[in-house]
Amino acid sequence: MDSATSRDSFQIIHTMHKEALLAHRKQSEDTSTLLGGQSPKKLVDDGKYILLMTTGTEVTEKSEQENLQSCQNAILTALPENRDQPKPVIVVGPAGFGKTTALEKLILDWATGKHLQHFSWVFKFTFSYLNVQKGVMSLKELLLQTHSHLSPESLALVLQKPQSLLFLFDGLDQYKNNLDLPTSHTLCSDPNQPSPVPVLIANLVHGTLLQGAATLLTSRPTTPTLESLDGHRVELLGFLKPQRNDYFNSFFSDPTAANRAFQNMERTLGFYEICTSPNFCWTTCFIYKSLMEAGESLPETLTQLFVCITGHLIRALSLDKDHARDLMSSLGRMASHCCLSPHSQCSTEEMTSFGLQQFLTTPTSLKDFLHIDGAPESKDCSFSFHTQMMQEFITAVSFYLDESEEVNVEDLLEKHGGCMEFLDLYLVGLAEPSQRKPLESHLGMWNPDRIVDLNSWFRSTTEKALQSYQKERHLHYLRLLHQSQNKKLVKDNMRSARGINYGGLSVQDCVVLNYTVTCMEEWDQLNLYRSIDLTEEKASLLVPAMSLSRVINLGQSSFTAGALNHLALALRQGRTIELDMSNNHMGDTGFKLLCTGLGDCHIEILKLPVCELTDACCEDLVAVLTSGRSHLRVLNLRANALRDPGLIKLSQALGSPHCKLQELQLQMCEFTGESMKALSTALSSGQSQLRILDLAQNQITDHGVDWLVKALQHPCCQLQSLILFDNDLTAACCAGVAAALLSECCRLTELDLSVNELGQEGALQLLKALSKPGHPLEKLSLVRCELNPLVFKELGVLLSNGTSRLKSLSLGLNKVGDEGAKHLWVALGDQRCRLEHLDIEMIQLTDASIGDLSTAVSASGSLKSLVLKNNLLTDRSVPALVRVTQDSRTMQEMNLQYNDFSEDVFELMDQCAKIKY
Ligand SMILES: Nc1ncnc2c1ncn2[C@@H]1O[C@H](COP(=O)(O)OP(=O)(O)OP(=O)(O)O)[C@@H](O)[C@H]1O
Repeated sequence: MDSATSRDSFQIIHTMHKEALLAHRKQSEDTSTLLGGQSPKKLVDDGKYILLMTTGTEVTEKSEQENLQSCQNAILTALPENRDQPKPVIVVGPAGFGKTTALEKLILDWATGKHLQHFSWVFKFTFSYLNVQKGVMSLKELLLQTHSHLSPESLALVLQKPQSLLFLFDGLDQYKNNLDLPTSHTLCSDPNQPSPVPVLIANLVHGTLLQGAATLLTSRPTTPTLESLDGHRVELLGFLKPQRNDYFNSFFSDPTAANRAFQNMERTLGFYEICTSPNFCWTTCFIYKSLMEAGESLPETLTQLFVCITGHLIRALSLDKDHARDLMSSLGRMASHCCLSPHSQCSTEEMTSFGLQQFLTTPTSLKDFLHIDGAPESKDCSFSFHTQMMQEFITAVSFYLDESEEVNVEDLLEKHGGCMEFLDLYLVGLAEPSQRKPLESHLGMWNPDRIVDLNSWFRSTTEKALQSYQKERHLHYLRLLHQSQNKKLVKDNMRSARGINYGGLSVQDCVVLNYTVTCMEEWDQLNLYRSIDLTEEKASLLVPAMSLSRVINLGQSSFTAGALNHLALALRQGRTIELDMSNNHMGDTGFKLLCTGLGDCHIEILKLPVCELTDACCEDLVAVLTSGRSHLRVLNLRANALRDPGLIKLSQALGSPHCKLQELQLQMCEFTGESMKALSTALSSGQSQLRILDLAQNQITDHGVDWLVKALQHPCCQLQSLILFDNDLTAACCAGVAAALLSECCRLTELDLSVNELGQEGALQLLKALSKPGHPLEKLSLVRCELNPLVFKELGVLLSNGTSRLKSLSLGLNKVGDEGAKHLWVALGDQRCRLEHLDIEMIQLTDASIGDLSTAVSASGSLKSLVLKNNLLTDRSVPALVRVTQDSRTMQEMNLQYNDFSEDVFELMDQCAKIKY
């Protein structure tokens, strides 16, 4: 043959091959079953193929969604035209994930000229077909056997160009032989060389036979051979939500029905991983369609869905109740066996032992329940369940049908717990009369003793689980309660449940938690702390639960904008009075979204520390506070860079008659003295209800304090607590503060000037003012204010002058030593001293003070807590400290942490529960 003739005849055979593949598809029978799925060939030919998703090949910074690609693209990329040394491409996915269907689509696209045209020849085999090819033959013979349209001559031509060949092998998980690398004994490089079929396949896959030919295999991920097979893996993710939507739209011809079905599935089942299985989507759509056509309602739980599926299958068999019950019980025995055996399969003999022989004579009746591989009457035939879910469901049903007394629910779960994920879920669901009723009409009544057994087991285990701190266990029982769909049961159990942190829930658990809370009708604290991935979907599912909660904790969380919109909606329509949003990256844009809910809700306490807010958020905040509808009393904005412009804006709100703020936490907001004028004006306006103001760790300076003291002396200022910790203050501000303290109008009961360089001069001015009779100050903090013994002396005088109301005094980190402290001991021993809390951490106190200290503590009629942390006390002081603390009538806690104690005295200190060390 000259080369032109050879090219022509090659082309003719090539076209013939494509046509034969297409024709063969048309002739194949429709093998669709409810649980086994739709016939892949038919589905692809009908144009119903939905793109399957796989993970992208390149790992980038992009979100997971953006990093996905379709299975088709992944395969095309893995089979390029120029391949050096082709490795097998392995498409991996769990049962029903669309592997066979993807191959059918690939063949159709190739045969119709859409893709992979660099391959002139595509040959497909199933591993189950290869299993039964016994004896010895050459690859050429094997191909002739399966492709009858090819003649030996034309095939010889085809095999001359291995680069143009693509071999597809479906279902490695079913292969009974190995695919090990060929050894010198099993090497086969000639397509005409007769060898055992497993040897041919191994050589083909490893590239020793027809070097350069491409191979593509499909396999479930659980196949052991997969581990050792070196190839390019394409992992199927199945149908994510968008593909499910497409699938429902293609399944239902009526878009309204498609939408109704899709919404129902997403709401009631979409959170189960099984929904990513195209096969499960097919089954669900099929059942939904038949329910819709019969005018029945759609399932609300997984149990209800499987009740409908099983009911549908039993009805199709037209069995009477007794036979149907028999079938279910026998299938139950088979299910248990399959679950416990390593192969999940049964032989004909085993089927007989389960009592299924009567149903084997008409195998079509079992086809919908089981996957039957071979002729049922033959010894080689194997039977398995189409899906693991059905296998578990039938185990649960048969438990309730069983009349024997041998097994209880605990035994059943213990036996199958390791291999059945949903068994307890189905058992709980099926114990509910409303859920099991449709099946009872086909199978007869459930064994009542089994229901009593289940209920008592469920009651006791739920109580324990909900009382425990084990989050996963707690959530699992919420899932079971959700499956029961029994509101009373939920209420009875949740009343005594321990409040745990529900942060970081999956979508499924959001549904479940929401169900639980809505059953309770009101909820005290919804603790979602550390919800690091609160998506729009999750937040939307939680809206009803959030609305019913008095307190919501979303501290240390991160949300999408959509999630914040849902939170705002929940606040608007709900009863929440406290919201904690501490430590998240909400920023001004996020806060703006939140404000759409804050303006019109019941929130009284709002915690927003460390939320990356700036002065830009203050306009929104002011609008909320002055809206006339805000109930906000407490606002925490600590550690947000609001800066002076922010506080100036915020002050507008404080001066508004509508603003009800009583407590404002503004630590670390980067304020200087520049904003204090506006704040002072607001505080003196007569409108401000602010009682507590914390400005710690800003740079207000003496200049800023001058403005604040003006407000403190104003009759309209309501401030009772002022915290100016670490604000670059010096003695220069103390005259003003003293004047304020002396003013008749000053209402301060708490003043914190710690970590400012007041020194002796400043402190003495303050103490002078405080010695005014009847002064209301009860709590004073002068930690690390450069105080000296003289100041302590004056403090001692103040405490025992009979007019001071000081109850709490913090003087730590002033290096006054025993000399300074002795004035406090004298004062404490005086009956006129009302001090309840004294903190003298790190003042260089030594054992020399212990005598005076003990006398003072014994004599004091008021001291409740004494903090002596970080001093220089040694073991020598311990016996006296323990004795005096034990004997004191008033003392509740003596803090001795970080002194110079040895382990020798730990036991002694342990004798007194009031001592902390
Ligand atoms: N891309 C798809 N578009 C629409 N439906 C699909 C798709 N893929 C799979 N299906 C549905 O899922 C069913 C199961 O698919 P398929 O048989 O291809 O799965 P598989 O991964 O080969 O399963 P197994 O491991 O059990 O062999 C099909 O019968 C069909 O109903």
